[in-house]
Amino acid sequence: MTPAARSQAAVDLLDRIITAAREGGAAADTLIARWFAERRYAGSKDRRAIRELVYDAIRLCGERPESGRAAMVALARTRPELGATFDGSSYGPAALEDAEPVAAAGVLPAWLRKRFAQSGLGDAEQVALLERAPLDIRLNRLKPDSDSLAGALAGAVPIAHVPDALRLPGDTSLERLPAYAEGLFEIQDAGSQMVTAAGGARPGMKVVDLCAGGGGKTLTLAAAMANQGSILATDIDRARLSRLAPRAERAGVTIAETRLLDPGCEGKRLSDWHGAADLVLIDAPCSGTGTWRRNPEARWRLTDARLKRLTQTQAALIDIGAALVASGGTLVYIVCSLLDAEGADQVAGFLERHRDWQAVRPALDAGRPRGEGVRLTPLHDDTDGFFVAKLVRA
Ligand SMILES: C[S@@+](CC[C@H](N)C(=O)[O-])C[C@H]1O[C@@H](n2cnc3c(N)ncnc32)[C@H](O)[C@@H]1O
Repeated sequence: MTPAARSQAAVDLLDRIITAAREGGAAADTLIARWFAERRYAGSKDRRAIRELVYDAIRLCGERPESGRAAMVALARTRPELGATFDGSSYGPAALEDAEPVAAAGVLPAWLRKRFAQSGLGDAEQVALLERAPLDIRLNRLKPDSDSLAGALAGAVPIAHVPDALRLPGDTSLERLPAYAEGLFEIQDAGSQMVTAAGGARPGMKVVDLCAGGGGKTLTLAAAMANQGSILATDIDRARLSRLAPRAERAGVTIAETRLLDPGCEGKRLSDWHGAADLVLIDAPCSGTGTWRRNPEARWRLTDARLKRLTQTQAALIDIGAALVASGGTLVYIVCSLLDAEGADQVAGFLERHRDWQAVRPALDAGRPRGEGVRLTPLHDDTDGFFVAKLVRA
């Protein structure tokens, strides 16, 4: 493809990504993969170049742009060589015009700036949310051969304070490796590994992973428990939860059982677990502000109303989870968001509602105290952003 055709491809893709962000459609990565699947003529160099253009444009624009062209014009204004590809050639974008719409450059949508500042996140923290994320894996200790991976994966380096983590060059292709099929490792951010470890899961425990999704944290818990004890992994999303069983099989996890919940009736469906769990982990649905490095277009999706709905769900989920905890047991609350409304304020609200509970600050070798919990940020910890709090019945 010519450079001009690549620019036009980026414009088309950005149009789809903007529409999906406005209408709650698929994530940018999914849309890009679909687009290329329909265009086999695009070679690997074209794909890489187009993908980079698309993500550079997404990172540049804090507000959702009005069109893909407006986003690419903004990018072209910062790069003369890109501007030159707007040449009106066949398959290329029309020539630039002085008066045409240009998306505004910025980090955050305007409505979120105050909330970030109130959550103690200054300019440097915000900018770091848009940098490229590293590629981390978790060695699966349930498989003895996982030890050999540190030497076998080119460029793999250990990550301080995260015993099972390795960091790899970003372009490493992992899912086709035999070691992946054999379950020797999982792709998992080091921060996600740390906040899961904060729960202190041990062999023999009875654990509930209340918002298990596809089971990323369920598998981490099972490894920490040396496959001894039991884990009930629940979620309201059938498609996500259905991914857990094959992943568990690949990872050699035998102690996890899944249960699909109905929104609004979670407590009823879990009545047999009331007061029975040694540990309840709630990896709550959230705005995902801590993972914007991986999907920067997510900041075009978030709205005040959506954030409000999420905080209501989070508050309900902590109460549902607390009812499952046995006397002397622990509740761990996690969000991959940096906003206090979803982290520190949720825990403060819970402690207001439940005077017989106490927060115990998780002992992490990273992060900084925030409210009653600990917060990891991309700038400070070089991980995805997380808030984690540990709650025990007093
Ligand atoms: C952050 S994701 C979980 C990711 C997962 N723990 C992992 O490590 O891969 C949040 C999950 O909460 C689920 N969820 C949303 N509302 C829920 C509810 N009321 N009860 C249980 N799960 C819920 C979502 O479907 C989503 O899978």
